Amino acid sequence: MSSPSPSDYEGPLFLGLDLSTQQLKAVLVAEDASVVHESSVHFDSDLPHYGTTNGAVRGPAPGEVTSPVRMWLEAIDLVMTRVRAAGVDLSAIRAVSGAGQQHGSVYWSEEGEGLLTNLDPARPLGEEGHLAPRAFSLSRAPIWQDSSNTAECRALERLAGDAQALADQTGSRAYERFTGPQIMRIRRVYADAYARTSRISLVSSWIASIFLGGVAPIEISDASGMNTMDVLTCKWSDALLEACGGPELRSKLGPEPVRGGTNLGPVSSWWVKRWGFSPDCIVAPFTGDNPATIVSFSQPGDALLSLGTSTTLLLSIPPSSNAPARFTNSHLLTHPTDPPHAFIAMLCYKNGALAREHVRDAHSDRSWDTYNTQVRNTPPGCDGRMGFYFPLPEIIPPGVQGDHFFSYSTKDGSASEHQTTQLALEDVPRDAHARLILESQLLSIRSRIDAIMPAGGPPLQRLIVTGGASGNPAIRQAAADILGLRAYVARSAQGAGMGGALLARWAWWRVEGGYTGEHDGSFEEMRMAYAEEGDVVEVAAPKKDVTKKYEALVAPYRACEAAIVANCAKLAN
Ligand SMILES: Nc1ncnc2c1ncn2[C@@H]1O[C@H](COP(=O)(O)OP(=O)(O)O)[C@@H](O)[C@H]1O
Ligand SMILES: O=C(CO)[C@@H](O)[C@H](O)COP(=O)(O)O
Repeated sequence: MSSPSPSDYEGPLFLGLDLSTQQLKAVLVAEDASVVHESSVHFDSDLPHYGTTNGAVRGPAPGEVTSPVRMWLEAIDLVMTRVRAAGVDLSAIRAVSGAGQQHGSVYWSEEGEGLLTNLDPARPLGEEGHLAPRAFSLSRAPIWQDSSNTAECRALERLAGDAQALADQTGSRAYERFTGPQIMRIRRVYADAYARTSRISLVSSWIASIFLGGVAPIEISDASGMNTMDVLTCKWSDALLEACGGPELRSKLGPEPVRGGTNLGPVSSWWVKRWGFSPDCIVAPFTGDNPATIVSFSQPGDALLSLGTSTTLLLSIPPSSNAPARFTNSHLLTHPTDPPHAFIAMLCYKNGALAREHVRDAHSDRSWDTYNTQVRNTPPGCDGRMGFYFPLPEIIPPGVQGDHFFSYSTKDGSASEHQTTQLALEDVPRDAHARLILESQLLSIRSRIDAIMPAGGPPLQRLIVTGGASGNPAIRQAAADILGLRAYVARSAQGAGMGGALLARWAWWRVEGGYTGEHDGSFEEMRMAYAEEGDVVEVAAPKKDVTKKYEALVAPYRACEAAIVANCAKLAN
């Protein structure tokens, strides 16, 4: 039986958008959360005239990584064209929400808000002169891969006391990609543009603004990726705002961060006139892509492994009377649907998909099929070798770069007695790299996961895998074996877009139900009202003996990682 066409659906629809690193994705769900349609726009291949590589532009300054704002505008035009061409009735959309890659920032010029309020229905968003370039004081938005501001990070930590004090207050020590230290550098390096900036949006609140026809407030969970919000009170810190952007930053960021599920107002008349949206369609706050992924399918006892451009490990921390510990190599984010008492613990790696592609292209004939065969034909543990691949400066451990190889031995499989020796590339068989990179990436998570587990919370039971690489069976099996958990995937690999659609439905459900108080009509109540259970299928089970073998590799892994950190530090000095 063929699946129904989107035009066959009757009843309310909810639109979730995910503006991530390499693509803009749209997910439409019906009231029962079934997926009606998915479309996407891939920046490099669909919009090649912007000259991006993997959605971004590197340089000109060392460490700078940006994306053209006009490319994102054109992507919105194109994704909507695709959604409509698929037969979706846009007038049936009752609410819009979504997600953006975290930390990236967009700088609105003084003219920007006026232009946004008066969009011309005869013109697409991305047309030259409609919004861009005049609406923006910087034509390219710094994104999460930018690492040009290490000096600013250290300065912010000094101001807070030290790295731990900043982590205690904001949930994270200062990271290059976090928006506060990014703004701090923009203010220093592009002082004129900063002075001409009237408002600053996160990628998430920027896309909400495009729907709203006015600059949207920043959502609290995404705000916890900025180093400027108190993660317990969910309020901006005046001292941190001032340190990052001077006394004017508070007004540039707008009001205090808002909670998800809030009705921000109807879509602007541009959406009604150009695309036939209902004038009653509401806009709800957009969040970060990782928090949105948590919204779409996490329950206590789940570890969520997002294999997008970045690799992120997410744990939902249920409300508890004690605030969870904050560490200086992981993040604590405010929970998008259950703040301020629930949280997300997160590990984030920059060298995720792009590093695996680097290995595939160098050693696997540029083919995922070859790569998967090599993974299957190489034994767990790679015959006593470890391989690390950091084409970009890494987040965990900070700043390491390049490819590094080691041999290791464990005495009787014991974790405490091991030896590691550095190897050259020539010492590593070509077919081993495909498994080597999976083992080092996943052992890094394995070696850190216990530290970020919530005290007294349920033990981990399931590994939910999402993002572009989650369809790869060899990667899913390696994740299940190394983390020792059964792996599951959801009905949509677009976890963040799906989470966005559910956030849209939540805001609409609250309006329909007459919930006006901040704490009335919770996300959980909505789920119960729809009698919904997470819809995931098991795709890999860990093999006990293999998991045991990997447990014994955590100690040699740590020794190799420490050697890389020391070598890279030596090279930097
Ligand atoms: N079959 C596959 N095996 C492994 N990785 C894959 C496969 N298909 C896609 N990917 C990876 O998925 C990545 C994109 O994931 P996606 O979640 O769409 O990224 P983002 O949300 O960051 O834009 C690509 O860079 C690619 O490496
Ligand atoms: O920086 C982070 C999280 O802190 C990244 O996870 C970005 O949010 C980008 O996400 P993807 O495009 O890889 O999904």
